[in-house]
Amino acid sequence: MKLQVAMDVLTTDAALALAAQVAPHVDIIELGTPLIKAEGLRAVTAIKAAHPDKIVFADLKTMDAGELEADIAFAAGADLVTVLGTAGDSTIIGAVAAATKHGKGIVVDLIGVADKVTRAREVTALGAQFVEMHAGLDEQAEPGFSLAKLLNQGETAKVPFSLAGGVSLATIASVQRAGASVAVAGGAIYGADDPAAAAAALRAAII
Ligand SMILES: O=C([C@H](O)CO)[C@H](O)[C@H](O)COP(=O)(O)O
Repeated sequence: MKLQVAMDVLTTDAALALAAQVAPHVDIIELGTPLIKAEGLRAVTAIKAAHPDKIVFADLKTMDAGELEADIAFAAGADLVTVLGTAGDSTIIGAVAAATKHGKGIVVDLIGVADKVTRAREVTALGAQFVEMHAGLDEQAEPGFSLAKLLNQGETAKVPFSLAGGVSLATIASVQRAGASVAVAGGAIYGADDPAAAAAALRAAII
């Protein structure tokens, strides 16, 4: 299982500093949606230039103009780009076409999708490299949130998936047991007093 750091910081400088701390311990460096909205795709270019050996993940959460938005992100240096699972099939197909042109990949984020299992199988057939079983920050803050349902959906779908939703040292083993290809950790890393140590501990918990 790969480890992905989700950088939900708001400046390119903060992202470069965080990436420098945690890069030795992660496989994928994600530029979070707020970062890309705040700084633009130049942040993707800066991170890729600083870490050419890492998979750079641009969390665009594209909902329309799939081919256009994915194309400009790949041109900026992204290796993986997200499209929302709530988007139409044509948007996903267009993004996959851009990925094929660049030799890169599309990840379909299932945030907000009610039937994640069915949609995961549909978008995998459309060419998604993997799907993200995802509970966003707002969903995590809702009373009674639990990772259990998301883990079960990932296990049931039987397609390649990452899992994101407040993953921490307490839950990463269950993410691996569920069969995830990638564990995504944002707040557990960037919110830690020592992000490097937090990333190293998460890496060590992957067996
Ligand atoms: O995609 C994300 C969210 O929508 C805010 O951008 C997060 O990067 C993702 O949820 C991972 O972060 P944590 O949930 O803090 O681990």
